[in-house]
Amino acid sequence: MASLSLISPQSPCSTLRHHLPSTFFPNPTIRIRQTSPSIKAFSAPIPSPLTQDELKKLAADKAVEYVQRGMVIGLGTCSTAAFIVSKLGELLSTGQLTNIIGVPTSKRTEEQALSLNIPLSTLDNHPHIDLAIDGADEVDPNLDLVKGRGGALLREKMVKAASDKFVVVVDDSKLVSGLGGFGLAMPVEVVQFCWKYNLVRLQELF
Ligand SMILES: O=C[C@H](O)[C@H](O)[C@H](O)COP(=O)(O)O
Repeated sequence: MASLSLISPQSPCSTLRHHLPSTFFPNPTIRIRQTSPSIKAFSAPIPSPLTQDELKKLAADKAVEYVQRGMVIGLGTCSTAAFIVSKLGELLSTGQLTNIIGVPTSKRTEEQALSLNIPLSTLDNHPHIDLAIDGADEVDPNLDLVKGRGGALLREKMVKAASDKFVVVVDDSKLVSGLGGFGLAMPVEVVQFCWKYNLVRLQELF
């Protein structure tokens, strides 16, 4: 069964933290919160205020520490995932990492990975993924997620489902006290097959 880990750098300038219970990422140092046998949350202290991109990069670099030689890696989509792919490219180019294969979840990620000479494959050719790393749009205190606002939901879910381990990388702008907390539309991806049937089922939810 896949496990999920969540990595989040703490920013002292967060505007969301006051919505969260004090037990949610309360750490002065890196700790692991074991919420279930398979779900962990990590939070890294930040010495000074950083930009959101700097926070994303910090968390992405930490997540990439999970990657080991010989692994098949699910590569997420969007801005945080771009930092992950960038770090993987850097480690490969300097020889600090060898013999990995990436399975991208979007054309964007595929193009970035190819530009960094990261060997790529697909689920057809590599149906078993050792580790998938991706960002998220919202994370609640139970580590439930909203994903897909970057438009790659279906592929991300397929890659995640094929992965032994799923590492979610978020900066603290993604933390919410309850899913939907940002008041934005919930991503739903509908395949063409019987889309009207699915449209009705979705309408019935409201
Ligand atoms: O479809 C996109 C993915 O679910 C992204 O992981 C999510 O939208 C977060 O994107 P970003 O890292 O740009 O905040």
